[in-house]
Amino acid sequence: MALAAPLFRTFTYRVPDGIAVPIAPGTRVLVSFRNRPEIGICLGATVPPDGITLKPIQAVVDDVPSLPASLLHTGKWIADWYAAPLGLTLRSMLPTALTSAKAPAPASRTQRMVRIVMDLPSLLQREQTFARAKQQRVVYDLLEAQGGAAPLESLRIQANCSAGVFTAMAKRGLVDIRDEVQQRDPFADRAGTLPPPNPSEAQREAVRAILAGDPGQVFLLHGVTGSGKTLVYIEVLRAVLQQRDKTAIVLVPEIALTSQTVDRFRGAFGDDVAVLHSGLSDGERLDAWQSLRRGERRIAVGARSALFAPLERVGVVIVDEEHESSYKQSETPRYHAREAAIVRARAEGAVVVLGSATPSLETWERADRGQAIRLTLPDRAAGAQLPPVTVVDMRVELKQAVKERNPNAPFDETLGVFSKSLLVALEQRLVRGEQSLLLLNRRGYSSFMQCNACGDVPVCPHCSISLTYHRVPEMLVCHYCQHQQPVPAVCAQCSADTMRRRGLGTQQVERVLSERFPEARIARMDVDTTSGKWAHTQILDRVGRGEVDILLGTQMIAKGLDFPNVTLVGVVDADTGLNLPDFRAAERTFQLVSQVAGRAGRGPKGGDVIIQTRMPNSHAIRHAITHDVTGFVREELGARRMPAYPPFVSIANVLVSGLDQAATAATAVAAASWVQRLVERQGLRDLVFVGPAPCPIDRIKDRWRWHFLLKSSQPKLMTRVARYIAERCPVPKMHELRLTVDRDPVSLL
Ligand SMILES: Nc1ncnc2c1ncn2[C@@H]1O[C@H](COP(=O)(O)OP(=O)(O)OP(=O)(O)O)[C@@H](O)[C@H]1O
Ligand SMILES: [Zn+2]
Ligand SMILES: [Zn+2]
Repeated sequence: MALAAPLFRTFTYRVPDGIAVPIAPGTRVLVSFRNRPEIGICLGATVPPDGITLKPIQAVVDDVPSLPASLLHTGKWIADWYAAPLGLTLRSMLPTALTSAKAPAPASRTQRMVRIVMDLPSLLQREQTFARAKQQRVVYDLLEAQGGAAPLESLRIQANCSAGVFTAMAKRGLVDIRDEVQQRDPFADRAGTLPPPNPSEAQREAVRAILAGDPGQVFLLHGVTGSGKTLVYIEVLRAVLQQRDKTAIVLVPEIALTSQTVDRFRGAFGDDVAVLHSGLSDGERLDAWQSLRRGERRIAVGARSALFAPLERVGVVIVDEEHESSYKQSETPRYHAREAAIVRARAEGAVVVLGSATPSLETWERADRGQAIRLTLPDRAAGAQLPPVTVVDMRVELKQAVKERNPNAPFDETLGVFSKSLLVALEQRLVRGEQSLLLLNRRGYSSFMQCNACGDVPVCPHCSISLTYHRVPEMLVCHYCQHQQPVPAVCAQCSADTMRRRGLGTQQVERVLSERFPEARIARMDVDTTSGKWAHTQILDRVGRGEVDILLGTQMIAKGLDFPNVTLVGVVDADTGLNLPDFRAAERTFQLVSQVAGRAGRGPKGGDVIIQTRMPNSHAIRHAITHDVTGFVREELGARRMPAYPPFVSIANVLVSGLDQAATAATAVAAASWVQRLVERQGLRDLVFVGPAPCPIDRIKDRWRWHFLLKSSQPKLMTRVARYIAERCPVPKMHELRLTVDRDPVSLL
């Protein structure tokens, strides 16, 4: 059986008399582990080793397995592929309330519900029925006004009557009284949006193809922004549920940011949808889980972990915005929900739909190799056009601004935040009562250097990666090969003394904006303004109601928003992500810029996009301007061959962290040579080794971080080696030193 301990092994227990055998795999059992009660997951029967007295199982907790076969299969795959302990993996697939032996699971709240079971349509019938029962009449009318069903307690208070009135009504067969599980889903209060329009021919064709897919078939639904992918999902779901009587899973990057999409599913399928979001309490999560398990709801919509919805007979798994990096879990088990979705779908015999306007290179490659069928929606829905994109070269813009500024004033960091054309465009929108989105994806980590005159960014001479600015000691450092160089006083390219640390944030932009447009209603959406549970949704709802003129935000505002009155999208600085020391920097930038640009002009008024950049010639920007995914992918795939990066090789990032800087470095170096020896001893030629080096973000939460990379073109070999390292690589028990293996990392920072 698997226990939720961070151990790469399973445990054998005896089934005592009185407990029926065999216990189905996936069933929860109560055992004593290290003298404490623990919940274990039964994996199956095994031959007990000789001469060892086995401890007995104390109780079987489930009637039916909490983890049905397909989920158990998925869990085993995750543990194997991502080198994670099986027990931890299986535990993470279940609601917390089901895996804790200590705290009793929160009893799902039940409440006494009263329901009308006898209709009294005519006034005359009512007069007769309630002639000598005035209070019953009051209750009946109240009930009817509330849709025919209401909680007993609230009715009693409203009618100001005794509980006996209800009993009498039930005896007469007027109402039915029973305890019902109270759903605590806060999403239930949100209205679904209107039934969607009729699908276009292109949408119908995609639906047909998906429904004709063999079990386990993967589809890439590549539809440009605003092409109506949601309607394709809805039509597929309708067929899967209604014609085939099956169930479905829909993954979205983040519920809070995709409330519009979720509202559409609820609009189409109502209470068949269980929305699994991070705002749920343990009890609410359990309710949702149980309603899926009992088959009361047949569609699970949620982020990553909705993949583990306890549904049976799954007919389709949809992964919306499949390129999103939030699908990768950042702690053990570090699975990618897209990949795990494919594994589960195969086990279920379901088809998989990976939808995006900007597919990941992995998925694109998968289609190129014939492992996924590519479906394309080339045009926007309802005759809308992709918006024209204008690029403003901020180097030129800045030169102009410098020329015009007062030479005696101190250097103004906000100088050149907005180009003239962006200001004019914003002004126009305010005058016309239209809305604007402004993207500035400035996150809080170490800056890079850039020449303000020519746009040059110092890059490592040994890697195609920008150098990171370090303050103490003041140096430019490459985080891949440890190359270091002094901070240049003048630009290596053009010799101007205009080297600057870049670091403009959303708050600063908000200030500049409000000084410039004092009458505008500005909303800012970034990590700082969205700490509350529903903060994202509240901001987006305000935009939807037209209460916001300019929405300024980080990448949060780029995800799937569909507001027809947004006629301008401005990217304040497209370069923020381009110079990160990460091989995915260009891909991320392309996706982000294309996605945010795609928020403009979705309604009949059309729209414009203005992109400010100092690197107008980078392929990420060039292809985003022309909405050219194919062109971008072709160029980017070329860059991933030498040196080899995914999707051409499988990589694993081995991270060593600890509280002491020197010990962390020493452990990383020792771990690396341990792996190196393993590679040599076993003659593993198809395993390339890079590092060790400090991580680009070399300290997080007091922990120092070092890493090295493994690359291989053989996934199976990578699985074996990754697991061996995670399980066996020695790490001294001091300074909280820790080693983790991150297979298929989405970030190397
Ligand atoms: N067949 C149709 N007829 C009319 N309007 C449609 C049709 N299909 C979709 N729409 C509308 O087009 C808009 C865009 O659809 P949707 O939000 O699903 O696009 P999307 O493909 O998910 O785009 P993105 O990738 O940018 O999020 C929505 O307002 C939707 O209601
Ligand atoms: Zn320069
Ligand atoms: Zn380097």
